[in-house]
Amino acid sequence: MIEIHNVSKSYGGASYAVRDLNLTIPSGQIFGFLGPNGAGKSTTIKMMTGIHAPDRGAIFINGKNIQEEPLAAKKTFGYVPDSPDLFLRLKGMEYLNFMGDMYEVPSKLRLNRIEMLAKQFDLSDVLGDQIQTYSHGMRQKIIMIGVLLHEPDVWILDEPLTGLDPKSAYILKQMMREHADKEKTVFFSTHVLEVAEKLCDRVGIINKGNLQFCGNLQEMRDHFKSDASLEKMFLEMTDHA
Ligand SMILES: Nc1ncnc2c1ncn2[C@@H]1O[C@H](COP(=O)(O)OP(=O)(O)OP(=O)(O)O)[C@@H](O)[C@H]1O
Repeated sequence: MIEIHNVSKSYGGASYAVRDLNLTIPSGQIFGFLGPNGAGKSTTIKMMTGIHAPDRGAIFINGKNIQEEPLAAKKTFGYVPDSPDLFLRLKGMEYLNFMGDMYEVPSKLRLNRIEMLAKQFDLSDVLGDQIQTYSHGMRQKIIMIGVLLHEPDVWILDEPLTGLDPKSAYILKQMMREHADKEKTVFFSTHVLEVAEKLCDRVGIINKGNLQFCGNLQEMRDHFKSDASLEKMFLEMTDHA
């Protein structure tokens, strides 16, 4: 479960990157966070993961305040950033072992999970290569495997599907569904509205730092008194804000 209470953040300028944000994402749901470029999605995610401190407000991940109990909170979630260009000099396997050590995943369990996930994501043959030789999509997948090694309850994924080939995207979407069906939480940002429409239990739409809507597709249609696609309603909401 993720709870965001009255959170605001500015980067020092006159305007807010995120303003008075309130969101609750219960366990058992896939939540899609949508908004145009510069809307405040990554800023929100960086505050959820403890990378940035909010100016005001508080964020709880599975009941742990990310500012006051950062270690306890961090043990419960896995975070995939929007840029996968990390640990480039490490070999894939070295990176996965590093993540396994960090999260204290016992070695036998770790090896089983690495083998299974690398097979699912078609990375088994390149685990001995340096990450700097990987393509963008391969880098995303190795980070995803590293995050999943400790089986976190809450997944926080910043644009996880961008750059993945169709098979990997399909597998990741299936994994997200299975995770939520086990009463766990998936929060992800995306620009791909068709994915959000098909995959999410609820969506939040943010624009210029302000949450414009939060609910399921039917609630959005009721709100707009329309049978339009998510794309049409999204454009209407973000163009006229
Ligand atoms: N490090 C930073 N320093 C100053 N301003 C920033 C910084 N990071 C983001 N911003 C500003 O905060 C606002 C929100 O940016 P953010 O990256 O959260 O948007 P986003 O919704 O993730 O956008 P995109 O879809 O383009 O990734 C933008 O106006 C952006 O210019």
